[in-house]
Amino acid sequence: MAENGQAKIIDGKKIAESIRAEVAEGVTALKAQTGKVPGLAVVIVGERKDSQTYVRMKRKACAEVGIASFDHDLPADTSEAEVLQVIQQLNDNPDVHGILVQLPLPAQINEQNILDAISIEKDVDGFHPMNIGRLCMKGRDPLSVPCTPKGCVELLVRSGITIAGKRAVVVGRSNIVGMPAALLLIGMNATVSIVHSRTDDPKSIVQQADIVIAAAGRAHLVKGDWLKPGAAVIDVGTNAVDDPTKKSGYRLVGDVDFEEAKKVAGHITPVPGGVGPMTIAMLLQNTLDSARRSAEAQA
Ligand SMILES: Nc1nc2c(c(=O)[nH]1)N[C@@H](CN(C=O)c1ccc(C(=O)N[C@@H](CCC(=O)O)C(=O)O)cc1)CN2
Repeated sequence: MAENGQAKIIDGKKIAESIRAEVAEGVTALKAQTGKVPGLAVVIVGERKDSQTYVRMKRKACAEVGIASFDHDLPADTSEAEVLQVIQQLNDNPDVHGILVQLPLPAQINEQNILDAISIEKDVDGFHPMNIGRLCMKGRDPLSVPCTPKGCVELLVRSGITIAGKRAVVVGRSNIVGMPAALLLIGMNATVSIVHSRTDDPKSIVQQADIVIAAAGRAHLVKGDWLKPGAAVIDVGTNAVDDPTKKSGYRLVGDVDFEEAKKVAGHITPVPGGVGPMTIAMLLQNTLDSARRSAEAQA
């Protein structure tokens, strides 16, 4: 626990801003060397409000750092074959270095078929089975690492928190956060456990953790008494709960009970303003890295 009995707040917004500034410098340098700018295609199917917000944020972030955006906004009743056709065009377009299909997709579209169709070189979300497979293997680096887990680790590293040799517990086992976060931490020499909806007594396992990544998608699941004093707590949850005092009628809360946890933890991320902004910063970084690889291959 911090000396004053309050955890140090990890400011994800500020850390993400400095990463975005680094990416902007990288884009300028690449343009000066090759005359090319990185290009990111963002594909969205349907009108889900939250997805539209995230896509808008991604496109704005691209514009701010000089990444060219290729927009594909498809109606909710688009067929799987039509989405696959768009992906094929983007795979073949040399100005596109990253392809992102916003998840979740409407029910008529098989998510796995779509993610498998994205060229591994352009898979800046890091969701292609080949990239995930490489993440599992010693000495086989993925071309891109999934943005949210990569952002969680970056928050730990940039906050001076040691990972090697520490006990980490990941709460949740989703393909896009929990599972890759656990793989990343193992690759950085942490001792990792995953707890999930079928785990018997998750509290007693989380209590052993020096590092907790909470990614279960359940508001305030992790209470203060689940935590080891001094633990570093990274909260991935963005759960909307009713709040009549807000104009929107809701507010976002994490998977961790922040008010309780901050009295026990050593470091903690807020929601909003923690992991969320890092997801987008990592996407920009992955896109720049992909464009650099493409320029090297052509040199
Ligand atoms: N293809 C993908 N789909 C989805 C991903 C992903 O990484 N790739 N992740 C999530 C959603 N997501 C990005 O797409 C995302 C979520 C949250 C934020 C964010 O900055 N949140 C802010 C709050 C924003 C608000 O007020 O609504 C915060 O936490 O501070 C960015 C991106 C699912 N789909």
